[in-house]
Amino acid sequence: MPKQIVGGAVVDSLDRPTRLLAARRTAPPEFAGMWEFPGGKIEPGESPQEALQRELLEELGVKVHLGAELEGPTSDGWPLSIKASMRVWLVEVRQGMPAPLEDHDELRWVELMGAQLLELPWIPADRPIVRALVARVSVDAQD
Ligand SMILES: Nc1nc2c([nH]c(=O)n2[C@H]2C[C@H](O)[C@@H](COP(=O)(O)OP(=O)(O)OP(=O)(O)O)O2)c(=O)[nH]1
Repeated sequence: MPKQIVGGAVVDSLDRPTRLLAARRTAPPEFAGMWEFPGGKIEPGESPQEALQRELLEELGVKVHLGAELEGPTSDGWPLSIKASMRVWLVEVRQGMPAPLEDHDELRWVELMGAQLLELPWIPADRPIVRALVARVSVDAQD
């Protein structure tokens, strides 16, 4: 069974997203300094959504509302490696101010429609996810 990861595309507003909260990892060495979607592994007995809420509370200290899933190419979401896939949800902060409490040394709100977002050194497997997010947000903005 591939490992199932969940990640949060934390945006400033689910209704009108303009900025994404990118998080810079501190470990393991091959990913340290790279930007990602905060999140992590599902623990036994948890639904993916419960796991994501727990991870965002542990890592960022915030309670969140989950919006729509940013669907990937498979039912497991987005491939990260031969062993792992990540499901990603759009998320809005409901309570608290995001802080890099665990696993990250910097958080940054980045414009979804600007060049800076894809200039960040994302974990390579995340780049298609970031592009899909930007595409989705720009389509939604035309509604
Ligand atoms: N959280 C997260 N992990 C990602 C992303 N992209 C990506 O390749 N990964 C990889 C890195 C890790 O190998 C794995 C996630 O593991 P993790 O270390 O975040 O999970 P966790 O918080 O439950 O960690 P642990 O302490 O239990 O080991 O997925 C991403 O955008 N967010």
